[in-house]
Amino acid sequence: MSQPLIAPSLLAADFANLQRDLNLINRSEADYLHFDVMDGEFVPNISFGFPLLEAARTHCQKPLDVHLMIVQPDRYIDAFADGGAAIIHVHYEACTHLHRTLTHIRERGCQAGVALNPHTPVEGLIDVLESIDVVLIMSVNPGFGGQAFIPHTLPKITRLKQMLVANQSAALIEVDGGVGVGNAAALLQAGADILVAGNSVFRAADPIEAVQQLKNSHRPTMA
Ligand SMILES: O=C(CO)[C@H](O)[C@H](O)COP(=O)(O)O
Repeated sequence: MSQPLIAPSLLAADFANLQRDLNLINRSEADYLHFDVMDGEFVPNISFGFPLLEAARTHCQKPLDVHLMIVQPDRYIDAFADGGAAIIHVHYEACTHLHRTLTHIRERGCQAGVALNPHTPVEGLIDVLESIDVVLIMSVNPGFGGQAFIPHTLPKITRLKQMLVANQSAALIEVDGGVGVGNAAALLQAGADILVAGNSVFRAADPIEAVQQLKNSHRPTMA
């Protein structure tokens, strides 16, 4: 089990103290800043968009991991690529022409991610594996931070890992929702590479230490 990549989710930050919270992430061992875009249609919530992306790009030194929880995401891929996204995730459930969408993301110089809702089987990705850089397994129903991890997503990660290995895919597995030190080791054991953590980082007494603990969660616990 290698050290995971950690992506604190901006959704859980204190927006009244945004620069402070982004500075904490800059000083931490985080690998990405996870940026959740919700449109009130694909998910029953509205989060934030381009003005905050500009603020994140200006004040955050970590690569931006953009998760589009929106219908017809093709309309905004160029804008998020121009806005500095390193990874752009679209939802499998929101894409009619997924191969075309993923190809477009790569053409724009970003890594192509596909997010799967908890009910969506990983097997649906089999024919687009070559176009995917990251699979984002939603371990809560998307739309809100602070929800409880849905247990059946753990064997789903194992199944995805087996499918990637069997097909010689180098795609990474990212897990999002209800992730913290309590389940990080199990997620990594199942095959996760990137852990998204909102409340468990930004609402921790020491967010920098919380990121460090997630980073170290691959190590066996000493008795
Ligand atoms: O995509 C999301 C919600 O749709 C968030 O990234 C996710 O919920 C992270 O928050 P937390 O770690 O607090 O569960």
